[in-house]
Amino acid sequence: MQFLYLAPVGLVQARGDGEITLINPISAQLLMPLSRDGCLDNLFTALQDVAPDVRVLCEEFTAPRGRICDGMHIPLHGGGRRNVPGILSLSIVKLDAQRLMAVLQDVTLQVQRDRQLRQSDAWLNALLASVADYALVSLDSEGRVEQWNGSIGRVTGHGETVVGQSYAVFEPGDTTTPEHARDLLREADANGWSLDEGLRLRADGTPFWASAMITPLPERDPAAAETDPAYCLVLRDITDRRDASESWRQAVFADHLTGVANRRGFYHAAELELGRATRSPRPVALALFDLDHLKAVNDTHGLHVGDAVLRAFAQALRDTFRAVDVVARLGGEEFAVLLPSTSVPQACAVAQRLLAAVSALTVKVDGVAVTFTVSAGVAAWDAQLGGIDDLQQRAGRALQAAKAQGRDRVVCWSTDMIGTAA
Ligand SMILES: Nc1nc2c(ncn2[C@@H]2O[C@H](COP(=O)(O)OP(=O)(O)OP(=O)(O)O)[C@@H](O)[C@H]2O)c(=O)[nH]1
Repeated sequence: MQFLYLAPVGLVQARGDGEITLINPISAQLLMPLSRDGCLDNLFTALQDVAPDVRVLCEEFTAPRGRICDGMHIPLHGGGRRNVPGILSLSIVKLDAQRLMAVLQDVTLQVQRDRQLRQSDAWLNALLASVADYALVSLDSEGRVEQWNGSIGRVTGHGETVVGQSYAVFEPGDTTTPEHARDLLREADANGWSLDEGLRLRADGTPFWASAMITPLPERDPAAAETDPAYCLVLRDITDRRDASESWRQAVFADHLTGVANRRGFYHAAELELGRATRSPRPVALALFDLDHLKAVNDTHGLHVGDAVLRAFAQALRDTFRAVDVVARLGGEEFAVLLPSTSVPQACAVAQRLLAAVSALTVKVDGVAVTFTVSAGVAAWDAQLGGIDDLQQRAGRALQAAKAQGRDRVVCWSTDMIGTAA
């Protein structure tokens, strides 16, 4: 009896002919506006105007007991306005030959929400089906693709196998690091969005230039599962637009002789990378390179041969380092490579590989064949260092040591170099 009163839904016990024997307050509240004469003594009579078939359903139910109807939606005339039920849900169970139990619930809001959800779903599907050059990708909290849809297939050519993989699956392997992929998620958390432009690969290996915008989903439940959708990635093919912006970028940030980044481009990229490494610590290494005896090449064969040597060296750098590394000519015959997410031993190993590649090179210009060597200094960034200038000073001291030790070698910065002039 107490249960009947405390139940969070409307409960009505009635006889087989609908006569009400027990009713709780919620039922009375829901049924009273339907009653013609203000009496609530019969369930079928109360529902006569809005659900006349309930009486028929019950009369035709011949089994000794069982469920007569389950969650039947009854639209109410004039309902749905503020605080007035618009849709009732009715379930009736026959308990025995003499007793029916009816459960009544106001489901107006729930039905409205379901409708809105279905509407949003339909709009989203229409959008996904019609956008040609956008891929809309939902990512989980770790940046893994949460669901596949047609727009992903259209823009990237990838199928459902991308589900569960990091969104970096759309990027060529050497253009990113796991830390960088995470950085963009953290940036989106902090600023509300993050934007990254760069090369992407379709499933068939063809490259395209893309802008990738990541936004965190609003009102995310902090207790949500790791695999729940947490971010939206909009990947857009901007290959056409890129040509214009790239020529501007080249003019400002590229070295005209070699095509690698210039000093300005290097400092711009380095400050960004060191900022990221400060916010979420990871190793960063700097390698400085200086060609050996370029003056002698110039003096012996002419400046144009020296230029060809510089160009060949820049190409060797591009061939050896990853696309995610920042390769730059700082000026004259000095080059720098900033290596994100790389330790000093790893950076030294790549620098050694570069020196080996250079020693196998012969530059041929106007019948002149020149070989050359290069010296390198490598240092690691750490949070105690002020910035790129301090890091450059360390790598510079190591480079000086390489020159002093006879050139054509890689030297790593060590604490005993502190205090020596760079
Ligand atoms: N061809 C050419 N030469 C350049 C360019 N920029 C700087 N140089 C030359 O690079 C040479 C650098 O000379 P040094 O600093 O004495 O160095 P080095 O002869 O390479 O000898 P070490 O560095 O001590 O091994 C100078 O002759 C510069 O003129 C350039 O853009 N093109």
